[in-house]
Amino acid sequence: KSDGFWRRPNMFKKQQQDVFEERYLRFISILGKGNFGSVELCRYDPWGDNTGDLVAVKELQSNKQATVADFQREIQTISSLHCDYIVKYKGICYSTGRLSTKLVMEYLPYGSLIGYMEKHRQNVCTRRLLLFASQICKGMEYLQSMRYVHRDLAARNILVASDTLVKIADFGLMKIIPVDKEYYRVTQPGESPVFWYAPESISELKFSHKSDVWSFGIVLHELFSYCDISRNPKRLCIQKIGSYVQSPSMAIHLVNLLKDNWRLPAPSQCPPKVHSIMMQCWEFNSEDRPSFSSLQDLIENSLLDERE
Ligand SMILES: Cc1cnc(Nc2cc(F)c(C3CCN(C)CC3)c(F)c2)nc1Nc1ccc(F)c(N2CCCS2(=O)=O)c1
Repeated sequence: KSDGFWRRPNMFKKQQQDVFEERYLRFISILGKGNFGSVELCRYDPWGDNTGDLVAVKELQSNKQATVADFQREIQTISSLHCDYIVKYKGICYSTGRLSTKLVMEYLPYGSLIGYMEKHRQNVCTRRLLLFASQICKGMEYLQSMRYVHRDLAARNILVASDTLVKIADFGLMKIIPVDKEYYRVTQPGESPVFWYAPESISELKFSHKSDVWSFGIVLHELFSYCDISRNPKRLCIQKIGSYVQSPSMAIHLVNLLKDNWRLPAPSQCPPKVHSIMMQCWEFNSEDRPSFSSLQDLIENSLLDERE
Protein backbone atom coordinates (compact mmCIF):
# COMPACT_ATOMS: atom_id res chain seq x y z
CA LYS A 1 0.00 0.00 0.00
CA SER A 2 1.56 3.32 -1.01
CA ASP A 3 2.54 5.61 1.82
CA GLY A 4 -0.38 7.80 0.82
CA PHE A 5 1.96 10.47 -0.56
CA TRP A 6 0.49 10.35 -4.07
CA ARG A 7 -3.00 10.08 -2.57
CA ARG A 8 -2.82 13.65 -1.28
CA PRO A 9 -4.61 15.72 -3.95
CA ASN A 10 -2.36 18.73 -3.30
CA MET A 11 0.80 17.29 -1.77
CA PHE A 12 2.83 20.26 -3.08
CA LYS A 13 0.51 23.08 -1.99
CA LYS A 14 0.67 24.05 1.74
CA GLN A 15 -2.47 22.32 2.89
CA GLN A 16 -4.32 25.26 4.37
CA GLN A 17 -7.50 23.92 2.68
CA ASP A 18 -7.24 20.21 2.01
CA VAL A 19 -9.87 19.38 -0.63
CA PHE A 20 -11.60 16.01 -0.40
CA GLU A 21 -13.25 14.74 -3.59
CA GLU A 22 -16.87 13.84 -3.02
CA ARG A 23 -16.68 10.77 -5.24
CA TYR A 24 -14.18 9.13 -2.82
CA LEU A 25 -16.19 10.04 0.30
CA ARG A 26 -18.06 6.77 1.16
CA PHE A 27 -21.05 7.33 3.50
CA ILE A 28 -21.13 4.85 6.41
CA SER A 29 -23.58 6.18 9.02
CA ILE A 30 -25.13 9.26 10.62
CA LEU A 31 -23.28 10.21 13.81
CA GLY A 32 -25.65 12.90 14.99
CA LYS A 33 -27.68 16.01 14.36
CA GLY A 34 -25.96 19.22 15.37
CA ASN A 35 -27.46 22.62 16.10
CA PHE A 36 -27.45 23.42 12.40
CA GLY A 37 -26.44 20.36 10.49
CA SER A 38 -25.74 16.64 10.57
CA VAL A 39 -22.47 14.84 11.11
CA GLU A 40 -21.81 11.64 9.13
CA LEU A 41 -19.21 8.92 9.44
CA CYS A 42 -17.52 8.41 6.06
CA ARG A 43 -14.46 6.62 4.71
CA TYR A 44 -12.29 8.69 2.37
CA ASP A 45 -11.25 5.91 0.03
CA PRO A 46 -9.67 7.13 -3.24
CA TRP A 47 -8.23 3.67 -3.92
CA GLY A 48 -11.62 2.01 -3.45
CA ASP A 49 -10.07 -0.80 -1.39
CA ASN A 50 -11.36 0.23 2.06
CA THR A 51 -7.88 1.26 3.16
CA GLY A 52 -8.89 4.95 3.34
CA ASP A 53 -9.29 6.90 6.58
CA LEU A 54 -12.49 7.16 8.56
CA VAL A 55 -13.57 10.82 8.76
CA ALA A 56 -16.40 12.79 10.37
CA VAL A 57 -18.18 14.96 7.81
CA LYS A 58 -20.35 17.84 8.93
CA GLU A 59 -22.90 18.90 6.34
CA LEU A 60 -24.93 22.06 6.41
CA GLN A 61 -28.54 20.86 6.40
CA SER A 62 -30.78 23.83 5.59
CA ASN A 63 -29.75 26.31 2.91
CA LYS A 64 -31.01 29.38 4.82
CA GLN A 65 -28.69 32.24 3.80
CA ALA A 66 -27.56 33.12 7.35
CA THR A 67 -26.50 29.57 8.19
CA VAL A 68 -24.42 29.28 5.00
CA ALA A 69 -22.42 32.32 6.15
CA ASP A 70 -22.19 30.88 9.66
CA PHE A 71 -21.02 27.58 8.22
CA GLN A 72 -18.32 29.29 6.12
CA ARG A 73 -17.20 31.12 9.26
CA GLU A 74 -17.13 27.84 11.22
CA ILE A 75 -14.94 26.30 8.49
CA GLN A 76 -12.66 29.36 8.62
CA THR A 77 -12.49 29.14 12.40
CA ILE A 78 -11.94 25.42 12.87
CA SER A 79 -9.27 25.32 10.13
CA SER A 80 -7.28 27.88 12.12
CA LEU A 81 -7.30 25.83 15.36
CA HIS A 82 -4.33 23.55 16.10
CA CYS A 83 -4.58 22.01 19.55
CA ASP A 84 -4.51 18.41 20.88
CA TYR A 85 -7.69 19.11 22.88
CA ILE A 86 -9.74 20.44 19.96
CA VAL A 87 -11.21 18.17 17.30
CA LYS A 88 -8.92 18.34 14.25
CA TYR A 89 -9.98 19.86 10.95
CA LYS A 90 -8.93 17.79 7.90
CA GLY A 91 -10.39 19.71 5.00
CA ILE A 92 -13.44 20.52 2.93
CA CYS A 93 -15.49 18.80 0.27
CA TYR A 94 -17.41 20.79 -2.31
CA SER A 95 -20.42 18.66 -3.23
CA THR A 96 -21.13 19.75 -6.81
CA GLY A 97 -24.65 18.30 -7.00
CA ARG A 98 -26.10 19.86 -3.92
CA LEU A 99 -24.24 23.19 -4.02
CA SER A 100 -23.19 22.67 -0.40
CA THR A 101 -19.81 22.52 1.33
CA LYS A 102 -18.92 19.83 3.80
CA LEU A 103 -16.48 20.12 6.70
CA VAL A 104 -14.17 17.09 6.97
CA MET A 105 -12.81 16.40 10.46
CA GLU A 106 -10.88 13.64 12.23
CA TYR A 107 -13.16 10.84 13.45
CA LEU A 108 -13.14 10.18 17.19
CA PRO A 109 -14.34 6.58 17.61
CA TYR A 110 -15.57 6.83 21.21
CA GLY A 111 -18.28 9.38 20.49
CA SER A 112 -19.71 12.02 22.76
CA LEU A 113 -18.62 12.36 26.40
CA ILE A 114 -22.24 11.85 27.52
CA GLY A 115 -22.57 8.53 25.69
CA TYR A 116 -19.11 7.44 26.88
CA MET A 117 -19.93 8.19 30.54
CA GLU A 118 -23.24 6.31 30.36
CA LYS A 119 -21.39 3.28 28.99
CA HIS A 120 -18.17 3.31 31.05
CA ARG A 121 -19.38 4.96 34.27
CA GLN A 122 -18.37 1.98 36.46
CA ASN A 123 -14.68 2.17 35.66
CA VAL A 124 -14.10 5.93 35.38
CA CYS A 125 -12.38 7.04 38.60
CA THR A 126 -11.99 10.58 40.00
CA ARG A 127 -8.48 10.83 38.55
CA ARG A 128 -9.78 10.19 35.04
CA LEU A 129 -12.57 12.78 35.53
CA LEU A 130 -9.88 15.30 36.56
CA LEU A 131 -7.73 14.30 33.56
CA PHE A 132 -10.69 14.99 31.24
CA ALA A 133 -11.37 18.28 33.07
CA SER A 134 -7.76 19.41 32.65
CA GLN A 135 -7.82 18.55 28.92
CA ILE A 136 -11.01 20.57 28.39
CA CYS A 137 -9.40 23.39 30.39
CA LYS A 138 -6.29 23.27 28.16
CA GLY A 139 -8.48 23.39 25.06
CA MET A 140 -10.30 26.43 26.48
CA GLU A 141 -6.97 28.07 27.40
CA TYR A 142 -5.93 27.66 23.77
CA LEU A 143 -9.21 29.15 22.48
CA GLN A 144 -8.77 32.08 24.87
CA SER A 145 -5.23 32.64 23.54
CA MET A 146 -6.84 32.97 20.09
CA ARG A 147 -9.43 35.42 21.51
CA TYR A 148 -12.23 32.94 20.82
CA VAL A 149 -15.27 32.65 23.12
CA HIS A 150 -16.89 29.22 22.67
CA ARG A 151 -20.34 30.20 24.04
CA ASP A 152 -21.59 26.60 23.99
CA LEU A 153 -19.22 24.70 26.29
CA ALA A 154 -21.20 21.71 27.54
CA ALA A 155 -20.58 17.95 27.93
CA ARG A 156 -22.74 17.38 24.81
CA ASN A 157 -20.05 19.21 22.79
CA ILE A 158 -17.12 17.21 24.14
CA LEU A 159 -15.95 14.17 22.16
CA VAL A 160 -13.89 11.19 23.36
CA ALA A 161 -10.80 10.26 21.30
CA SER A 162 -9.66 7.44 23.62
CA ASP A 163 -10.00 6.25 27.24
CA THR A 164 -7.52 8.98 28.18
CA LEU A 165 -8.27 11.83 25.74
CA VAL A 166 -11.25 14.12 25.21
CA LYS A 167 -11.58 17.01 22.74
CA ILE A 168 -13.76 20.10 22.35
CA ALA A 169 -16.05 19.98 19.27
CA ASP A 170 -18.86 21.90 17.62
CA PHE A 171 -17.84 25.53 17.10
CA GLY A 172 -21.13 26.68 15.64
CA LEU A 173 -21.68 29.41 18.26
CA MET A 174 -18.04 30.48 18.74
CA LYS A 175 -17.23 34.20 18.38
CA ILE A 176 -14.05 36.29 18.34
CA ILE A 177 -13.79 39.02 20.97
CA PRO A 178 -12.92 42.39 19.33
CA VAL A 179 -9.43 43.58 20.38
CA ASP A 180 -10.73 46.68 22.16
CA LYS A 181 -13.33 44.79 24.24
CA GLU A 182 -13.50 42.22 27.03
CA TYR A 183 -16.73 40.59 25.91
CA TYR A 184 -18.92 39.82 22.91
CA ARG A 185 -22.57 40.95 22.97
CA VAL A 186 -24.91 38.93 20.75
CA THR A 187 -27.87 40.66 19.15
CA GLN A 188 -30.56 38.07 19.77
CA PRO A 189 -30.69 35.27 22.38
CA GLY A 190 -29.60 31.96 20.83
CA GLU A 191 -31.45 28.72 21.36
CA SER A 192 -28.68 27.30 23.54
CA PRO A 193 -30.07 26.22 26.92
CA VAL A 194 -29.59 28.94 29.58
CA PHE A 195 -28.64 26.31 32.18
CA TRP A 196 -25.01 26.48 30.97
CA TYR A 197 -24.99 30.30 30.73
CA ALA A 198 -23.40 32.78 33.13
CA PRO A 199 -25.91 35.30 34.60
CA GLU A 200 -24.55 38.20 32.48
CA SER A 201 -25.00 36.05 29.36
CA ILE A 202 -28.63 35.36 30.26
CA SER A 203 -29.61 38.90 31.29
CA GLU A 204 -27.28 41.05 29.09
CA LEU A 205 -26.37 38.62 26.27
CA LYS A 206 -22.71 39.30 27.20
CA PHE A 207 -20.22 36.50 26.45
CA SER A 208 -16.57 36.52 27.52
CA HIS A 209 -13.77 34.17 28.55
CA LYS A 210 -15.21 34.47 32.05
CA SER A 211 -18.66 33.35 30.86
CA ASP A 212 -16.92 30.36 29.26
CA VAL A 213 -15.37 29.74 32.72
CA TRP A 214 -18.89 29.63 34.19
CA SER A 215 -19.87 27.02 31.56
CA PHE A 216 -16.67 25.10 32.36
CA GLY A 217 -17.92 24.89 35.97
CA ILE A 218 -21.18 23.41 34.65
CA VAL A 219 -19.17 20.88 32.57
CA LEU A 220 -17.24 19.97 35.77
CA HIS A 221 -20.62 19.33 37.43
CA GLU A 222 -21.67 17.14 34.46
CA LEU A 223 -18.36 15.23 34.62
CA PHE A 224 -18.67 14.53 38.35
CA SER A 225 -22.31 13.56 37.85
CA TYR A 226 -21.04 11.09 35.21
CA CYS A 227 -23.34 12.94 32.76
CA ASP A 228 -26.27 11.27 34.51
CA ILE A 229 -29.36 12.53 32.67
CA SER A 230 -31.42 12.51 35.90
CA ARG A 231 -28.96 14.92 37.51
CA ASN A 232 -28.13 17.11 34.51
CA PRO A 233 -28.05 20.92 34.95
CA LYS A 234 -31.33 21.50 33.08
CA ARG A 235 -33.19 18.88 35.15
CA LEU A 236 -31.83 20.19 38.48
CA CYS A 237 -32.65 23.85 37.63
CA ILE A 238 -36.20 23.00 36.50
CA GLN A 239 -36.73 20.96 39.69
CA LYS A 240 -35.72 24.06 41.68
CA ILE A 241 -37.71 26.59 39.62
CA GLY A 242 -40.76 24.44 39.03
CA SER A 243 -41.66 22.65 35.82
CA TYR A 244 -44.80 24.82 35.36
CA VAL A 245 -42.59 27.82 34.36
CA GLN A 246 -42.38 28.30 30.58
CA SER A 247 -39.12 29.04 28.79
CA PRO A 248 -38.76 32.85 28.39
CA SER A 249 -39.48 33.51 32.08
CA MET A 250 -37.43 30.43 32.96
CA ALA A 251 -34.33 32.54 32.24
CA ILE A 252 -35.48 35.34 34.57
CA HIS A 253 -36.27 32.84 37.33
CA LEU A 254 -32.82 31.32 36.92
CA VAL A 255 -30.99 34.67 37.06
CA ASN A 256 -32.93 35.63 40.22
CA LEU A 257 -32.05 32.28 41.81
CA LEU A 258 -28.37 32.85 40.96
CA LYS A 259 -28.60 36.40 42.37
CA ASP A 260 -29.93 34.82 45.62
CA ASN A 261 -26.81 32.65 45.59
CA TRP A 262 -28.52 29.38 44.70
CA ARG A 263 -26.16 27.07 42.78
CA LEU A 264 -26.33 23.51 41.48
CA PRO A 265 -25.92 21.07 44.42
CA ALA A 266 -22.58 19.26 44.64
CA PRO A 267 -22.78 15.92 42.77
CA SER A 268 -22.79 12.90 45.13
CA GLN A 269 -19.27 11.70 46.05
CA CYS A 270 -17.80 14.89 44.55
CA PRO A 271 -14.45 15.68 46.27
CA PRO A 272 -14.80 18.93 48.30
CA LYS A 273 -11.87 20.52 46.40
CA VAL A 274 -13.62 19.89 43.08
CA HIS A 275 -16.89 21.34 44.39
CA SER A 276 -14.97 24.42 45.50
CA ILE A 277 -13.54 24.80 41.96
CA MET A 278 -17.10 24.69 40.56
CA MET A 279 -18.20 27.36 43.07
CA GLN A 280 -15.30 29.62 42.01
CA CYS A 281 -16.39 29.25 38.36
CA TRP A 282 -19.89 30.25 39.48
CA GLU A 283 -18.96 33.58 41.15
CA PHE A 284 -21.77 35.98 40.22
CA ASN A 285 -19.35 38.75 39.20
CA SER A 286 -17.38 37.58 36.17
CA GLU A 287 -14.12 39.22 37.33
CA ASP A 288 -14.20 37.11 40.54
CA ARG A 289 -14.06 33.88 38.51
CA PRO A 290 -10.67 32.17 37.92
CA SER A 291 -8.98 32.26 34.50
CA PHE A 292 -8.53 29.00 32.60
CA SER A 293 -4.80 29.04 33.43
CA SER A 294 -5.46 29.28 37.20
CA LEU A 295 -8.19 26.63 36.79
CA GLN A 296 -5.47 24.39 35.34
CA ASP A 297 -3.46 24.77 38.59
CA LEU A 298 -6.53 24.15 40.77
CA ILE A 299 -7.29 20.94 38.83
CA GLU A 300 -3.65 19.74 38.96
CA ASN A 301 -3.74 20.44 42.71
CA SER A 302 -6.88 18.30 43.10
CA LEU A 303 -5.24 15.57 41.02
CA LEU A 304 -2.39 15.45 43.58
CA ASP A 305 -4.93 14.77 46.34
CA GLU A 306 -6.35 11.88 44.33
CA ARG A 307 -2.97 10.17 43.96
CA GLU A 308 -3.60 6.64 45.29
C1 LIG B 1 -16.15 15.81 14.55
C2 LIG B 1 -16.49 14.46 15.10
C3 LIG B 1 -15.51 13.50 15.19
N1 LIG B 1 -15.78 12.27 15.67
C4 LIG B 1 -17.03 12.00 16.08
N2 LIG B 1 -17.25 10.76 16.58
C5 LIG B 1 -18.44 10.17 17.02
C6 LIG B 1 -18.48 8.77 17.14
C7 LIG B 1 -19.63 8.17 17.57
F1 LIG B 1 -19.67 6.83 17.68
C8 LIG B 1 -20.78 8.90 17.88
C9 LIG B 1 -22.09 8.27 18.33
C10 LIG B 1 -21.98 7.39 19.55
C11 LIG B 1 -23.36 6.90 19.93
N3 LIG B 1 -24.05 6.21 18.81
C12 LIG B 1 -25.38 5.77 19.23
C13 LIG B 1 -24.15 7.07 17.61
C14 LIG B 1 -22.79 7.59 17.16
C15 LIG B 1 -20.71 10.28 17.76
F2 LIG B 1 -21.81 11.00 18.08
C16 LIG B 1 -19.55 10.91 17.33
N4 LIG B 1 -18.04 12.91 16.03
C17 LIG B 1 -17.77 14.14 15.54
N5 LIG B 1 -18.75 15.09 15.50
C18 LIG B 1 -20.05 14.94 15.94
C19 LIG B 1 -20.77 13.75 15.78
C20 LIG B 1 -22.09 13.68 16.24
C21 LIG B 1 -22.68 14.78 16.84
F3 LIG B 1 -23.96 14.73 17.28
C22 LIG B 1 -21.94 15.96 17.01
N6 LIG B 1 -22.52 17.03 17.63
C23 LIG B 1 -22.86 17.12 19.01
C24 LIG B 1 -23.45 18.48 19.31
C25 LIG B 1 -23.58 19.31 18.07
S1 LIG B 1 -22.77 18.39 16.82
O1 LIG B 1 -23.62 18.01 15.76
O2 LIG B 1 -21.55 18.97 16.47
C26 LIG B 1 -20.63 16.04 16.58
